[in-house]
Amino acid sequence: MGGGFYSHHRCSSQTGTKEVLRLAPKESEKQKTVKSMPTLTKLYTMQEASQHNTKDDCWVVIDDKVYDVTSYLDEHPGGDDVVLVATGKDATDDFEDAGHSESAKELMQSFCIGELDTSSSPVSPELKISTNKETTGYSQKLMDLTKQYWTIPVAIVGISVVVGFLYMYKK
Ligand code: HEM
Repeated sequence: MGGGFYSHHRCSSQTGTKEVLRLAPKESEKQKTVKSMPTLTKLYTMQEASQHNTKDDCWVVIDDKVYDVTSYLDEHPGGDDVVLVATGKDATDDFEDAGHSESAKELMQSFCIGELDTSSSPVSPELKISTNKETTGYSQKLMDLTKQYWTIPVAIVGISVVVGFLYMYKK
């Protein structure tokens, strides 16, 4: 086997934008990728995909893949308007909620032009979650505790001072 895994994509490749070789595919993809040859996949940012939001030029992003459905809009059984409002965002939920059939999903693959470029995001989601937990969670708790119990150390110091004075006077 040797070397890394390359992901295989059914998307057609065109010239133009960023083309990359993807290493380390998702767990679910490994099975099929072992025997396949490396292929080039174009990456598009959401910003770029969202420019294509008209009847004459319509891209949708579903499951981190980018589909140019311009030629299919007129034939789409759900109409063109639902697809148009699904542009410029992750339309995975909209697509799933419509309850598309297996054949619809197969047909969809013929419109795939590339994948979503998620690398430009400054912090990965996992990192964001753990950062939130560590800093906001703990420091917030500490702040609350400090606010709530600041009287205890102050009282201890005060009592010690009083006891100290009394002790000195008795002498
Ligand atoms: C990306 C390519 C897409 C393809 C190839 C596609 C294909 C299809 C097909 C073949 C159907 C008929 C029912 C079925 O076989 O499941 C359908 C229905 C439908 N589609 Fe899509 N679709 C796409 C994207 C979308 C998107 C992005 C939306 C956004 C919400 C959407 C919304 C719907 C709705 C609401 C229906 C139901 C229509 C009805 O039952 O009257 N589709 N689509």
